Amino acid sequence: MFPSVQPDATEAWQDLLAHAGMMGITQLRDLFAEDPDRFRKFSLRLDDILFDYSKNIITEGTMQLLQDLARECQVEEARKAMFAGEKINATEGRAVLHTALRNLSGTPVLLDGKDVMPEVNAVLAQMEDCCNRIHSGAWKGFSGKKIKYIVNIGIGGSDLGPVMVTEGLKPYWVEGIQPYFVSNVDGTHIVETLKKVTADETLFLIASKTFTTQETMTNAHTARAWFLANGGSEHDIALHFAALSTNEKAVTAFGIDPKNMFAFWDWVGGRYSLWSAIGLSIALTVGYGNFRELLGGAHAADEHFRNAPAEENIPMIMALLGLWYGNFFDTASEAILPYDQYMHRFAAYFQQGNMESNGKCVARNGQSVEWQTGPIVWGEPGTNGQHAFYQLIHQGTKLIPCDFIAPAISHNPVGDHHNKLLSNFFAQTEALMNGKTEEEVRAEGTPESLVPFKVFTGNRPTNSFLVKKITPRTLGMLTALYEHKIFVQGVIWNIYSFDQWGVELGKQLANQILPELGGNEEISSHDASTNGLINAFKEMRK
Ligand SMILES: O=P(O)(O)OC[C@H]1O[C@H](O)[C@H](O)[C@@H](O)[C@@H]1O
Repeated sequence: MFPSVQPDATEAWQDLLAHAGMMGITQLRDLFAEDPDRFRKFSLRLDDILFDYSKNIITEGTMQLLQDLARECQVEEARKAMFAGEKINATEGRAVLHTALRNLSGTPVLLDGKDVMPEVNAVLAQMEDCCNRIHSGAWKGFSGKKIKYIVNIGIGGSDLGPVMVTEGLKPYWVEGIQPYFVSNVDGTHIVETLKKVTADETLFLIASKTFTTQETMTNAHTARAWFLANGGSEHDIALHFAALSTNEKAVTAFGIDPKNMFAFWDWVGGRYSLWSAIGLSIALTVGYGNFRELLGGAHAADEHFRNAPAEENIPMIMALLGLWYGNFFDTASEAILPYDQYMHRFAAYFQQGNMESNGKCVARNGQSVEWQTGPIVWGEPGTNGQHAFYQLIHQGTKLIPCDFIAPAISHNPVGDHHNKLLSNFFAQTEALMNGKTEEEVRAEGTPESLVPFKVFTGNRPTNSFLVKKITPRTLGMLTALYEHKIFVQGVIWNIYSFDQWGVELGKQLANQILPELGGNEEISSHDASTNGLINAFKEMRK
C-alpha cells in the first residue's frame, strides 16, 4: 500500500503557499501577452480530445510545484496500487478495479493472485447475448411481442451513469428501443414511468450493487406488482425482469431468474459502475457495439493515465489545477459546462462521482484533515447557463473555476446553430479570462455612472475540452479522464475516495422514522424540531 502523506507537510505545499501569494496578483491577460507560446505549452491532445488549460492562473513554475506535490504525495505509487488490484479502498477492504471492466487489451488483471478478466468477459458476453436477443426480437414478452421499453430501476451510481451516457449518446439509439430510468422513491417517478409503457413490451432492469437499497427495492416491488396487475403472471417474470447486481442471494429471493442476473463485483464502486453490468441499459439503448466503443474510449484514457509522463498526463493536470484553486485560492466549487445538449447530465454524474468520492474530512490516518478536500461540483449545459448563473461567474465575489466542453462537429448540423453555440463557447472563456477594464468600458461611451457596473475583473480560470464529436469512444474517454482526476486528488488530499460512509446516517434515521409515520399517535422520540415536523405531517395528512 502506498504511504499516507499529509499534503500540508510536504515541501511543495509550503512552496505553493508562497507561490500562490504571487500568482494571486498575476493577471492572466498579462501571462498571455508575455508568452506567445502559452497555448502550445499548456494544451494537450488525446486522440480526438483537445485539452486547453492555458487560461489558468499558472506559470510553468506553478505546474512544476504542483507536480512536485504529486510526487511527494506518491501519486504514481497510488496509481500503481490501484491498477494492481491492491485493496486501496481500505475502510471497506476492497480493491478498486473499474479499469478492469474496460480492459480490452487482452492482458490479465490480477486480484489476490487471480485474473478477473475471464469473469468480466463472461458478463460482457452475457450482455451482448441479451442485446442481440432483445434487438432481433428473439427475446419476446409474454404476449409474443418484441421488447420495446427498457426501464432501469436504480439510484445513485446505478442510475446516474446510465442516464448520463444514454442521454449523451442519443444519436446512437437503436430504433425501436425506448429507455426509461426510475430512481426516486417518490411514487411519482415510477407511476409516471409506468404510464408510458406496456407490461408485455417492457424489460425491467433492477440495477443495484447491493440489492438492498430502499428506493430501488421499493420501486422494483411496485413494478412487479404493476406487472402482475397488467397481464403478466408469476411465470412471465423471467421474461420481463433482470437484475444487475453483486448480490445473487437477494436477486433470487426477489424472484428473478438467476440466468437473468448480470453480475459484477465488490471491487466496482457504485459511482464507477457504468462500465459493468450496470451499463446494460446503455448497451440495450445504443447497441452492444457502441457500448464496447465506450469501454474502448475509457480504456484508452486509462492507458494514457497509466503511461503518459506526469507533465503530459491530462487527468493528473486536471487534478492539480482543481487542487491549486481549492487549496491555494480558497475556491469552494467547480462548474462543468458542456456546450452539448445531449450531455445535459454530465455535471450531475460527476457531482456524485466527485462529491461522494472526495467529500471527506478524515485523512487516511484517521485524523481530521487540515486542508480543503473535494469541491462542490455543479453545472448545466451552455448556452442555457449563460442566461442563468454565469452572471455570478463573471462578476460575483466567488472564484469558480470552470470546465467548458464542446464538440467540434454537431450531431444536428441545422442552419448556423453550431457556429452560434461554439462562438459562445469560445467567447465565454475569453471573457472570463480578459474581463473588461474601466478604460475599455469608458471607451465604449458608457455613461460615467454606469462604468463600475460594467467592469469585468476577468482573471477567472477555465479549462476547455474541445472534442471532435461526442461519440461512444470520446464520451468514454472524457468520462474516464474525469474519474482519474478524482483519484489523483483523493491521493493528494490523503483521503479514502472509494467509500461513502457519509450517506449512511440519514438512511439509518429514515429507517427509524418510517415505522413512526404509520399511526396517528404523537411522536416524542426526537429533538423538538423533528418531533414538531413529524407531528405536523401527521396532522396535515389527516
Ligand atoms: O447500487 P446500490 O447498491 O443500490 O447503491 C446505490 C447508491 O446508493 C448508496 O447510498 C451510495 O451512496 C451510492 O454510491 C450508490 O451508488
